[in-house]
Amino acid sequence: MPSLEDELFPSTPGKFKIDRGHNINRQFHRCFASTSTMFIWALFLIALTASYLSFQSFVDSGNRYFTASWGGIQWEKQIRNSAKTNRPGGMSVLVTGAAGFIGSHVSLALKKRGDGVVGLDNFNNYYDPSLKKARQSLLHSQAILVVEGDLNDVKLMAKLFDLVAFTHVMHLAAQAGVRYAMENPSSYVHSNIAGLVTLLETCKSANPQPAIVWASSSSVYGLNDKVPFSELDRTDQPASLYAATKKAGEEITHTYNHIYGLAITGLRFFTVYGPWGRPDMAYFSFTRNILQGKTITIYRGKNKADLARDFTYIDDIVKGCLGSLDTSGRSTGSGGKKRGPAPYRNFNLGNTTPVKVPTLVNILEKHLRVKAKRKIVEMPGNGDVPYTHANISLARREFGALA
Ligand SMILES: O=C(O)[C@H]1O[C@H](OP(=O)(O)OP(=O)(O)OC[C@H]2O[C@@H](n3ccc(=O)[nH]c3=O)[C@H](O)[C@@H]2O)[C@H](O)[C@@H](O)[C@H]1O
Repeated sequence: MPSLEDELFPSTPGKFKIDRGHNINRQFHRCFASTSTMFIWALFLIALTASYLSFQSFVDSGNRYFTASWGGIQWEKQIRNSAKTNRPGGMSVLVTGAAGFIGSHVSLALKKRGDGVVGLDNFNNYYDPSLKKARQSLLHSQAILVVEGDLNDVKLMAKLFDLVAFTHVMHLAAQAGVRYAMENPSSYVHSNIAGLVTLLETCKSANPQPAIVWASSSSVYGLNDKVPFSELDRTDQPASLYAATKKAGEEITHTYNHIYGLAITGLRFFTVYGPWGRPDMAYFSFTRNILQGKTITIYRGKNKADLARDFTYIDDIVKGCLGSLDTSGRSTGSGGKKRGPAPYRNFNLGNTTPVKVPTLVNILEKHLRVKAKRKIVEMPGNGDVPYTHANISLARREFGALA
């Protein structure tokens, strides 16, 4: 019968040559010569473990303190100040994606007319975050606070609604870009699906519930070939994961409108451009490359057809966003329960005059006074669509948007 000692120590030769029998006992006794010494050792070990654990929790809480970019009395005061309205009947608006291109413009326009604005942005590095920081500073100079945090942070979202009874949410935070979805698909799910649901969950439970206006996209029309695109056209053939997440957003928001009585407006933006724009967009990257003497790649569709976009200027989009907020209607629910039907709307916001991509390059050449080095290639199967063209009669009718 193997002894306990035999069972505890492997019989195969290994790194540790076991000195059996007396030696083991001797070693054991050398360490724990008596019960009293054993007791002291045990105490020592307990003390060591306890101090390690408390040190760990100190480090953890320290990390929480130092890495958290929100929280504290001062921060709460700043939030309340930023949300304060400055006109009779003014709105208190939570603008998500406030350090983004459209978010920063909309925030400034709201503040300018006397509405209260609190911004939220996760400052991700899809493009250089220093541009987002610069926009944040611009907003800060107009007394708009942009909180650094993620939509998926349930505690932060709840805290913001604890501090301010937002009347409206302008939800512009998203993973943008059509072609990048092939490189980083999960970022679209994280922001455009999970983040949207977290926001809606927060809004549904808020008391009072805010009305929500959010950024959908022209890309929901996907392979639709009926032009100009009308809200009545089919949107069940997305050409990219980006488009699919925006289309999913329209379905998800409909559900929250239906179950919880949230007033919801989706805005289908058509390729927005302007100052403080996104460096990943063609007008921006073409300009940079032309100035640096680099070759630009211009995609072309089937049968050598030029691609075209209904490029829309930011000021028109801002008008559409404010018009949507002003006509959003009210959410009817409270405490997570629907009390009656609430408005659910989707609008195109576009220029209504598509421009071919080579024409865009001609315009840039003219203004930059530099000839572009063009490389024309077949449009790769990366989610692009050949053209976009908005019909905006619905938006015009509802709030006289744009021109
Ligand atoms: O309306 C939208 O819903 C979307 O608009 C925008 O997407 P797009 O319309 O694809 O804009 P953008 O990249 O500027 O490409 C413009 C044109 O240049 C072509 N293009 C582009 C890059 C290139 O290297 N070559 C090229 O020919 C390209 O094929 C295209 O024909 C937003 O980025 C997106 O987030 C979403 O909001």
